[in-house]
Amino acid sequence: MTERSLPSAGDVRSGLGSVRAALSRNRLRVAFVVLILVSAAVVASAAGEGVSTASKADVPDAPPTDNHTVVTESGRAGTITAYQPNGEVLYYNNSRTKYFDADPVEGDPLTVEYAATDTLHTEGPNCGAPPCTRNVIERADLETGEVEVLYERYDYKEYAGEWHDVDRINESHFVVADMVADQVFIVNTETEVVEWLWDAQSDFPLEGGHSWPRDWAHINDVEYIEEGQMEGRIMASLRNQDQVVFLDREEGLLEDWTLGSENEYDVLHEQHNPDYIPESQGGPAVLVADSENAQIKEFQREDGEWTQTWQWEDDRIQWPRDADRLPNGNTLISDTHGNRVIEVNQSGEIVWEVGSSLPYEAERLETGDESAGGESAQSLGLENRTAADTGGGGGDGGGGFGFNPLAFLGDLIESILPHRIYNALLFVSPVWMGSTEFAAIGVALFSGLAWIALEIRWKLRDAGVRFRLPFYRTRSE
Ligand SMILES: O=[N+]([O-])c1ccc(OS(=O)(=O)O)cc1
Repeated sequence: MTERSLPSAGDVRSGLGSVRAALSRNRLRVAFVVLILVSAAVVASAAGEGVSTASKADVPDAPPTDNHTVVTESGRAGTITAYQPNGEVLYYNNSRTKYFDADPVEGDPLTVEYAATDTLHTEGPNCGAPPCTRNVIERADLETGEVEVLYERYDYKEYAGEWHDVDRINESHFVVADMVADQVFIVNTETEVVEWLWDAQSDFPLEGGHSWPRDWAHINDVEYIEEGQMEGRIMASLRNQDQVVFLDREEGLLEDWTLGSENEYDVLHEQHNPDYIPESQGGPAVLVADSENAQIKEFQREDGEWTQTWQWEDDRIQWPRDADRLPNGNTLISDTHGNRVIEVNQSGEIVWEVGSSLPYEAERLETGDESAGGESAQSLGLENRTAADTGGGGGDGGGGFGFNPLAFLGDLIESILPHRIYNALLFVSPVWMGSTEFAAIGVALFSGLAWIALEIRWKLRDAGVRFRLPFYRTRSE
């Protein structure tokens, strides 16, 4: 029989220390599990929500309204959807890779013409080095479903290789926003002869915009002006130069008319879909989706200058890419990362709304092309609406009765990241991802990594491995 000595005070102290250490380690482990589970629950519940337009069966019905509505999408799903006035889907097509700007055909309101794109992934005579692009001007009869290609061109690249907008000039001619070559051209679609062309390089330096030739000017909109003092001129949107320009077919760029200036983000920041409102409707004015500023804006031409006369935003709008003034004074907005198309009335209230994964453009049919029948904000006397007017300064972290730390963190991430980075992140994420879900994923990742690091440290410490900083102070210091 061996004689066992009583534990010393030191033994007791170190024993208590290990119990305390084990307890605090377990407490930390529980905290990490809770953080990861809560974050996973937030992401999982969001994943069950979110609108999808990937198939006709998924497309949500719209509320009733007086006329038909067409919505196009480009992104993960390329779709064109037409809603009947009763809100049911009349027409749906997702056979092209991407659908961009759509316009009604004059005299035939249930037929639309649009720019669309196919991405070619296979090497062949039409694509020497995949991926390539086939750009088409196409016409669809929404009642019969008949689709006809009016003009097409193969292009050598996919990234910024599309035509986002074309505009019919007459029976045989279209003006095309050629993003591939950073040009605007007029083509006779019967003879396929290009009869006029403006090259953005003639007037803008290659040092501006994004990188050339990858995606320099990003000309994403073009409009042939049909009446008033600018009749016969062409308006074009150079997204990457933050400018809307006016082109004369003889004189070229009309510099005095340019709206916006590169990197002057107070005016425009990577805009989409400007609509020209002529004098007969209270213009000259330009209604435009100021995309990276998350606002819809209107500018009035006064004394040879552009003055901002209207602005609309709410606390959800994110990367809008289209706004049309309707004949009743309402404005139809495609809110891409708000995942909706909305109609706001003259008081700024939302009076119609339909969900859409990543809407590019919306047209209310039987009301003319884009803002054709709409009056300017100035002549309607529209008042500005800001996010503060709609119950918050954006995001959902600070509002409501309870404090939601993930939503708060999400808002913080959103406010710190540059708009372009945040919007690019949203563009490549599933539709249901928002700032709260980004924050939840961040918290889960951070907790997981911190937990792994601590477990490694604890294991090494238990094995007697201690880390010492490469410098230490001696007692005499
Ligand atoms: O779907 N695309 O390929 C696509 C969509 C949007 C986009 O950017 S935008 O600013 O022109 O809308 C560019 C390419």
